Amino acid sequence: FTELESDQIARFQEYLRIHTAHPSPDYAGAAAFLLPYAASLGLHTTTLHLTPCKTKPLFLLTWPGSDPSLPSVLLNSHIDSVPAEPEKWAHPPFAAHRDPATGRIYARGAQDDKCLPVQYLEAIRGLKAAGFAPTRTLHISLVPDEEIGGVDGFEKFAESEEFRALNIGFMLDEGQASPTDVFRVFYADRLVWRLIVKAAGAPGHGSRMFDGAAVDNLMDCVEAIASFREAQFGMVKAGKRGPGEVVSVNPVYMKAGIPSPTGFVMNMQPSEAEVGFDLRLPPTEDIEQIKRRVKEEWAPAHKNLTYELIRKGPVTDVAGHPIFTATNESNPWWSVFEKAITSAGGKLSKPEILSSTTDSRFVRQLGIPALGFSPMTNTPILLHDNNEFLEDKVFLRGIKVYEHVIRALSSLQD
Ligand SMILES: CSCC[C@H](NC=O)C(=O)O
Ligand SMILES: [Zn+2]
Ligand SMILES: [Zn+2]
Repeated sequence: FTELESDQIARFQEYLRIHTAHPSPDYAGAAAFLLPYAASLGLHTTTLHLTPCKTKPLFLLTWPGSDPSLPSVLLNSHIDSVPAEPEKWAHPPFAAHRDPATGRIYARGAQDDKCLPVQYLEAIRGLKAAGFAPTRTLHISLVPDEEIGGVDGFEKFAESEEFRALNIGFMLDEGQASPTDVFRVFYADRLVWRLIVKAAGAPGHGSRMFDGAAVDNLMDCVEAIASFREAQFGMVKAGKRGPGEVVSVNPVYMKAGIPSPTGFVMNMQPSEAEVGFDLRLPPTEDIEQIKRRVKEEWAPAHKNLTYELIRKGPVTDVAGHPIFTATNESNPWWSVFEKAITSAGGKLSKPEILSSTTDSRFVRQLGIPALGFSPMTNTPILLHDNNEFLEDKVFLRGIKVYEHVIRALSSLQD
């Protein structure tokens, strides 16, 4: 590695060592790292507080363009991470240990998405060193709380006067790692719903066989959903649909039983049971059809089942259309992005729908185009997993990719 590359890896590790995981992300620690770092590159820094408590700051880093009348470019990344179970990791999740043999840097957030701001900033360093000056203003946003739904993060930011004043024309946000040597890009997120099903039933002795026990009723629901899930997953396994192009419905908790000092009472069949599902729909999926299915097939009242179907986030954009970004000639940003990847020596996969959800949805909802992109090729998908890592060389190549991408996007003429 050159001295610059070693420094870039060290800065990535330094950011990874800040404990930004929920339930108590160290946003002040992140500020202490990010703000002086951005200022040292000559960027303007602003801190926004979108909540009265002031414990969830949002940082804006700005590189002014020569023509501030043109819509600007936004590069987003969330500061927070999901928690980690240290005892299940080969290396401590906040040590950012670099394995000298493989170059893998192990840390919670290595892929999701603490590589991004360091890559954005190092790309800017490279562009400045090359004497490049942007035409359009470039903003970097570092936002809190993405991992818990963005209610006090990007959702509030997107509704704010400060956001409107930025006059954003296009946004890049996180994507997902690619196990092959092709870069992945995402033009939509699936819609997030939660389904909670509660069963009631006859209680009785643990030894008695009878119909209509609560857990028995709940199992009917679980089995109906499992067969729907098999059919959807089958299309993914057969390669007919991408993972974001089907409806996913995964059980995330189950609750039943009568607690006892040593666990649960083992000889009583309970009169109540409950199961929760994470439900995700492609943006064009007909929710009415799913609602009918829940009512008639998954949780019918005649089986003593009741349910709540809870929508998380927007289902259409401000014009009432499904929320996605065009990836054809109608969107000039798409063409510029595509060409930038080629000029960086990369290949781009067919644009995909992301199976999870990002802050992009709040921007697309406003009718502003946004793409999900994390430049990680030949990398296993480890977001939210144990032993999350990113290889140093992959991280460094990402910086080069962003140099091309930022150069192209910030130079787009109308
Ligand atoms: C209710 S929005 C939740 C957002 C979250 N984002 C990352 O994992 C997700 O579950 O996809
Ligand atoms: Zn993320
Ligand atoms: Zn995540």
